[in-house]
Amino acid sequence: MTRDQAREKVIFALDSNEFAHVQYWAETLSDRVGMFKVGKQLFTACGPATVRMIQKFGGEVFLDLKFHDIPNTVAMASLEAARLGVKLFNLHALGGYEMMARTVEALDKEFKGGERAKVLAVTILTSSTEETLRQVGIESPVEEMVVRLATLARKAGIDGVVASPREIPLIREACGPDFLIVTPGVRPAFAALNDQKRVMTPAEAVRAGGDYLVIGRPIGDAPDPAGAAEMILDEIMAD
Ligand SMILES: O=C(O)c1cc(=O)[nH]c(=O)n1[C@@H]1O[C@H](COP(=O)(O)O)[C@@H](O)[C@H]1O
Repeated sequence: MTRDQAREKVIFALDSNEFAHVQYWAETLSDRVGMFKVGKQLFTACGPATVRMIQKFGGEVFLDLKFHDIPNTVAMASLEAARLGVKLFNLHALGGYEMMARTVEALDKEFKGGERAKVLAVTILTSSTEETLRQVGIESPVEEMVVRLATLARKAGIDGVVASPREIPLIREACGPDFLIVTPGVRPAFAALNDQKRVMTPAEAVRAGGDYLVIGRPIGDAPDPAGAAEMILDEIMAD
């Protein structure tokens, strides 16, 4: 794999509440990662201006707001996400079939089959375990739930899923080669686990067939973020 192919796969999570900090990251990392993820913390603190700032640098954006609400509210919020010109955005598959199908229908109506943001469904969060699911009344094993939710999302016309890298083979088998798989819960050998539970290294996640890897703290908390991103690219390329 070339450096460019490895770089395209890495999405850096801009998990901060400071516009200036994020601008520094975008400048420093723009030729070391393929996309920037704007999540709930940053979007709540600084709003759509962050998306525009990244786009000004020529960067692509994954808007990670994990919508989960009644179908109409999610469909309307999704239209606004897509109108920002982001490359990816997401919702929770646990919101159900109708919520997902109504969203895809609204996007198709607006973009009339032309290029539009891809919608991802979050399956089971990478910080969750069987115990987390039991606490909210879900008795099925994590892997069974992930495959069930990915299959439901695909049926609703969703473009792909966010899932732990450990579940990639099961999702590929159930949903086919064209379904996007985006995997957080990625931890290079040099980094701490933090609150992530179902993890793999970047090279393992790519080898397993992940389309994109979401990586935050292993780069952002490193004393030298650019160096950490380079180490991750080297690790992916060496595999
Ligand atoms: O949708 C996501 O991006 C996401 C889904 C998931 O299941 N787990 C997960 O960690 N994420 C996000 O991925 C990023 C992971 O960051 P780090 O744990 O710092 O690498 C965070 O911004 C999370 O919000």
